[in-house]
Amino acid sequence: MSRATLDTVIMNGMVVLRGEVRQLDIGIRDGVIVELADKLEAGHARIIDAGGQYVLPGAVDVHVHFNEPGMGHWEGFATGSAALAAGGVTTYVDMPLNGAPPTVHTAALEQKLNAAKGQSYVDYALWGGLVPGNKDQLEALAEAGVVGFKAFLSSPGGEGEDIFREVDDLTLFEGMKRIAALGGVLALHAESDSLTARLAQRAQSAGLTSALDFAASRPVLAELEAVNRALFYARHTGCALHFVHISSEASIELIDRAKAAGMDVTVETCPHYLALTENDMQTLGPVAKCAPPLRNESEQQRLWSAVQGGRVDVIASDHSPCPAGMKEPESGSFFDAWGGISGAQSTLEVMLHEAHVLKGMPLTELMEMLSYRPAQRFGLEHRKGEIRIGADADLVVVDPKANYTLQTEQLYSRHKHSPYVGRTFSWRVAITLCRGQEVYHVGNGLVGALGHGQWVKPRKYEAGSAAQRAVAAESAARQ
Ligand SMILES: NC(=O)NC(NC(N)=O)C(=O)[O-]
Ligand SMILES: [Zn+2]
Ligand SMILES: [Zn+2]
Repeated sequence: MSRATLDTVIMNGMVVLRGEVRQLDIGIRDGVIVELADKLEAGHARIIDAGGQYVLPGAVDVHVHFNEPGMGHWEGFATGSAALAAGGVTTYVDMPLNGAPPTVHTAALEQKLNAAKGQSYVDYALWGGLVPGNKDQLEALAEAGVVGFKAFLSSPGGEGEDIFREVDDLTLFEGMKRIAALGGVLALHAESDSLTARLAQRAQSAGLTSALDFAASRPVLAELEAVNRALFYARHTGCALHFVHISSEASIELIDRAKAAGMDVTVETCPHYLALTENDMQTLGPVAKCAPPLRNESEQQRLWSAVQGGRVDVIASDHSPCPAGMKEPESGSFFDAWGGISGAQSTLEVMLHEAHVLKGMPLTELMEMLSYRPAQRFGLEHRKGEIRIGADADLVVVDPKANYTLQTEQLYSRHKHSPYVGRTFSWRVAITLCRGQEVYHVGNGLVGALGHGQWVKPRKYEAGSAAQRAVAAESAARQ
């Protein structure tokens, strides 16, 4: 191959591949990684010198709520994707709720796509929803290219007429049967509604409305019960499951047993369960409110042991912001504040600091959870999640000696609140490239074009693509 045809070369960086970290040059052409070598001739290509820095695969954040269409005053594709670009995320998957209409049928998916078009700095994929009454929509949503379906076992909250509802057991069971038949994945917010709703009611009527009262109303037991019930229906339907934002090691223990029994299950946790505790929820206030809630230190240590033991598949932000006023309810009750943490910009930097710098976790293991496994679980690994020849040139250059303290003014999200403001991180995103284009540079801010980001679909639904032809050829060959 003629090296003159490269359009960008990233030189001298320590490159995080799957299973090893090596100093390599990365050659990019037309947005794709075409060469990996000890030394490349750049010719006329643009050179990015990553000497003294690390080059990671762009993070794949499979859990964000960007609220458009309909609720763009909470968060939008432009501001949300800007935050992700600044945080080294090059692909995200937008949740089907907290927008109006929620993504529970193809007409809503069209609206979602129209809202996203031309408004994202980095690439994106979309979730569909499973709610009572929409099981006949699942097949069309899958064929349209959603990566999977999301359901809530407890009340999701939210406002407006188009509110996304939690599933009853029959919807869960029948929805799982459909999704299993489609070869899809069901993502679950796993907390028992009857436990959490009753405990919340009891606390509030006794006037117990502090951060710790809220945490006590959503105990680990409620998560365990919901995980257990979902696994029960999965056993009876063969449906693949992905448990989002799991907050306890005990839940992971149940999931481990299901995996050992051969079930197709994955588990996600979030940086906030690893970097913050319920004490932070008390001191920082509703900016650190989420459900399931932040846990105490001993729960957090057990969760860390699961992460370090390779028992967690995916780390995602669960970026779920709201207008500032909704974090400061007039009642003064912690229960009345919006539940959702705005952390999209910090996932990679929090994890590099906490897991790699402080706990010595190898970068290769960390990037499995932040890039490869999320891409692979949701059918995007033909293009995303890994630095290899033939993959999209989604890359993050990270400075390991930055030692910077996050300031409110550095946030790109629509509403400038984050529980990580004031924290010092040793590693910092220096440059983010999405398909070979620089979209963020630490010195110059957002340098990419709004609208550079494209919709990506799971490989099997990429119509007319070479990938789809390859899949067709493979299955023809098997017959
Ligand atoms: N309606 C929400 O966005 N909820 C989110 N809120 C959290 N996690 O506090 C979520 O993912 O459950
Ligand atoms: Zn949730
Ligand atoms: Zn969420």
